[in-house]
Amino acid sequence: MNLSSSNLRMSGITKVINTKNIISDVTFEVPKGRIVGFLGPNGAGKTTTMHIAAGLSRPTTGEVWIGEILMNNNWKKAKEHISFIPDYPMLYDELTGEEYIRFTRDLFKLRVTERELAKEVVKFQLEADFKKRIKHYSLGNKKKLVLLASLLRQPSLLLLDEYISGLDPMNSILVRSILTEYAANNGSILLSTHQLEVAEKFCDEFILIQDGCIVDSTSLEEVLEHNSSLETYFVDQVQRARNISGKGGST
Ligand SMILES: Nc1ncnc2c1ncn2[C@@H]1O[C@H](COP(=O)(O)OP(=O)(O)OP(=O)(O)O)[C@@H](O)[C@H]1O
Repeated sequence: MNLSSSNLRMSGITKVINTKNIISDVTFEVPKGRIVGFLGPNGAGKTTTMHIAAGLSRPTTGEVWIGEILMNNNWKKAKEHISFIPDYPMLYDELTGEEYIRFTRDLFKLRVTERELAKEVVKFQLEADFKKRIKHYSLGNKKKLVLLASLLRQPSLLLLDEYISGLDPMNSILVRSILTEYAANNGSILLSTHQLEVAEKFCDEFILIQDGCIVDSTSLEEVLEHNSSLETYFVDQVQRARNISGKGGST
């Protein structure tokens, strides 16, 4: 049984590459049931942090907890609970959507019945294209297919790197309801994006990273209480952090 209230806890994470601190003392958690937006300017360290959370890269120092599992000591077991969708997911263009999903199911030895699979395909509104080759898919369908494959694994933590951009309004609403349902069943989502108007619709909480350091952690409610939009909050916070660090400049 998992007694932890968060499916991801990063504590004092630092990543040094070629003597440079890419991220420093990164500490935050993603509670169960939450969709947390991971925001920051280009080069702030979002992807680096997500790769460490996904177990794709080892931290130089610090701890990564996936629920009750310390990933540093138990990498393989921790990874069983994580699905990560990178900004450019690798799909096999020559396979049909159906073949790709079956391949994923077999690769991870998932116990998903034909009936359950058919239900998911309908839920993701992929039935019309399921037997077509992925190379003929729209961007929206590719995104839904990769999300379907990721959720079939029933992860406790879903990491989405720039996933929500490029969805049309109908697919955006559909994906939002799927992610909300996933979170409501004790899942945790960490979602990085530059699309702030979309993030406002998807996320309950936000973590802001700049120059490799966490500079703020807040809720959507709190943001909108003090700012006209998430974008205003973002610009203001980034500028403030730049002024403090003496980097100044405009956003
Ligand atoms: N393997 C590496 N070697 C050297 N520098 C790296 C490496 N990986 C990342 N960096 C640097 O670390 C910093 C953070 O990169 P990262 O990709 O994590 O930022 P990001 O917030 O995801 O950026 P973006 O929003 O532009 O995708 C950048 O300055 C990047 O150039």
